[in-house]
Amino acid sequence: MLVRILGSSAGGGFPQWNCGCPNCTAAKAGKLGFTPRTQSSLAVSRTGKEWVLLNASPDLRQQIAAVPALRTTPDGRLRGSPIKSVIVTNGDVDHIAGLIDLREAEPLVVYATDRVQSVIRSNSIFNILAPSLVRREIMPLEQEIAISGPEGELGLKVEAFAVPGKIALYLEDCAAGPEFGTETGDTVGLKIRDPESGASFFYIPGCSHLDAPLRERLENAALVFFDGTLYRDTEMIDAGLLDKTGKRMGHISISGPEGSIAAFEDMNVARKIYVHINNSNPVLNERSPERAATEAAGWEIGYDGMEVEMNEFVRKFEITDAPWSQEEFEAQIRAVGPARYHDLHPFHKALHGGKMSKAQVAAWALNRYCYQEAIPRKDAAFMSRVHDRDLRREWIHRIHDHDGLPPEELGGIERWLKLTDCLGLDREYVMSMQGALPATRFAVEAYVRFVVEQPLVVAAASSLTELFAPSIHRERIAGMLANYTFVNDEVMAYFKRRLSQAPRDATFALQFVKENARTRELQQGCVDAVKFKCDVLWAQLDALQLAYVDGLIPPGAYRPEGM
Ligand SMILES: O=C(O)c1cc(C(=O)O)c2c(n1)C(=O)C(=O)c1cc(C(=O)O)[nH]c1-2
Repeated sequence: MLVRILGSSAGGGFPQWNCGCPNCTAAKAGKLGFTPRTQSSLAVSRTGKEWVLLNASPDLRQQIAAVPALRTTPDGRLRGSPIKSVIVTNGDVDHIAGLIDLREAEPLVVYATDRVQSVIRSNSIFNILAPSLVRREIMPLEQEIAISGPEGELGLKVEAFAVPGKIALYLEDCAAGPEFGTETGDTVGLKIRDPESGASFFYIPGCSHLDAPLRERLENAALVFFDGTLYRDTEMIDAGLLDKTGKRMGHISISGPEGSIAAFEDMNVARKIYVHINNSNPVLNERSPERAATEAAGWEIGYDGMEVEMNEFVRKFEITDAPWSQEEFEAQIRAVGPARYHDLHPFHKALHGGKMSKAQVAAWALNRYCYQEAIPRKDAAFMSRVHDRDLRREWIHRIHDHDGLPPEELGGIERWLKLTDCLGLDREYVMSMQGALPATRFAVEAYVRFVVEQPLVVAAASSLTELFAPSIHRERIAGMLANYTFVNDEVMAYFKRRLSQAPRDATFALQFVKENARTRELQQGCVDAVKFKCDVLWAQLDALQLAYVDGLIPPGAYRPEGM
């Protein structure tokens, strides 16, 4: 399926014939960076031979003339057109006036909602499209139908759906209240789908705000052409052009807290292109800060002649970018544990199985202290990036769990030092971390840095190895109590406490990650973060194995007597 923007500007075009605003003046003077644009219309084709117009603008004659695929008479016939049908999204002059350019006894099908068909019907000038040749089809709402030309189906489907908007300007009824007589179906958006490839896109040239049903509909879309009429709600008033806000005209603005950039920010839409751009919009100045900000927010500014080959694009999108369902995402995270968690490491198997000397257990506890010491720093680093008070309030208890909150809570670090005490290690020496293996220190600092540098949700995901921790803690408590005379209940207090803390933390983090990793890229980043974290844990055990089982103790590291 091929989509082409015929006209990317709003009513009036760019430059507008009677406008002397800085944008129009620059465009009229042919200044670089102010590309002229015709009025709002798209063309779609599955084959490249037969075309469907989405809206028929007053510039249609010029738009057809500019595109060989639209202006060529098929099969060398004397009369005929590749344009087989037209779908209109509302009764605006800039969307229906061009129907008149399609006269000259050419068969055609015109699709519009009941409301818009009645507008066309009541304007007798459109009868120039002879009813015997030009079929007018009522387009239902919320129901996908096949798009046909005069000779049959064109291989594409359309679903029209009402969007928040306003009745056409020339039909406004000032006596009819604040909505000027607007009814459902006065403005619609379109979803066009190619059933053969499965590719689809949305076309919404007019929309006053993104309500919940519309958000839901657009979530995970491959491509959305969207209302880019104004940059600021008051921009026409500010420029002295017209005494109306964007809202009053039925158009959402690009910028601002209620604007479309903000509304789409947390949505998964692969490609977002503004169309229906008014001449007052500063994004039409290609060197403006507003243009740069819009592009930096991931939006493209549509232009006349812009083409998207949907099938190629969608195939790529589907392979790499379609997000997993929450269940699949969770399953991907959980699958990391059985493959890579450090309960599989031979050092742990020996430690829990009673195969280690007291000196080897001491070496493990001394090194593992570095991990304990880094965890609250890691959580503080995470919190420094969180703007949400509720999230900080939840996360801070992780720091309290480790650092303690005297007098009630001793803290995990203190409990860990009880273990190193009992193993005969000097507290000062343990806490100095002077005797720790270099690889231990590198690994734990890599974890802290990871949390500083990665996207916030990916940083949170790195703690999810804790999903796998309770079983290793249980195995450790039972194994060490059974196998080592120098270990008792008090010394195992750290792990006993983690049995309740870890599931609470992991459950919260998993929910947070599932809700906030909304693109496939972020989801993959989260799964990779859990793998990275397994590597952090595994590397520490490799280093212990090499030093204290194989006997290759690095210079400066803790060296028990007799080793
Ligand atoms: O003994 C273990 O096997 C183990 C593993 C992990 C882990 O999976 O990261 C943690 C802990 N213990 C632990 O006690 C702990 O407090 C902890 C915090 C975190 C974290 O990433 O925020 N992991 C772990």
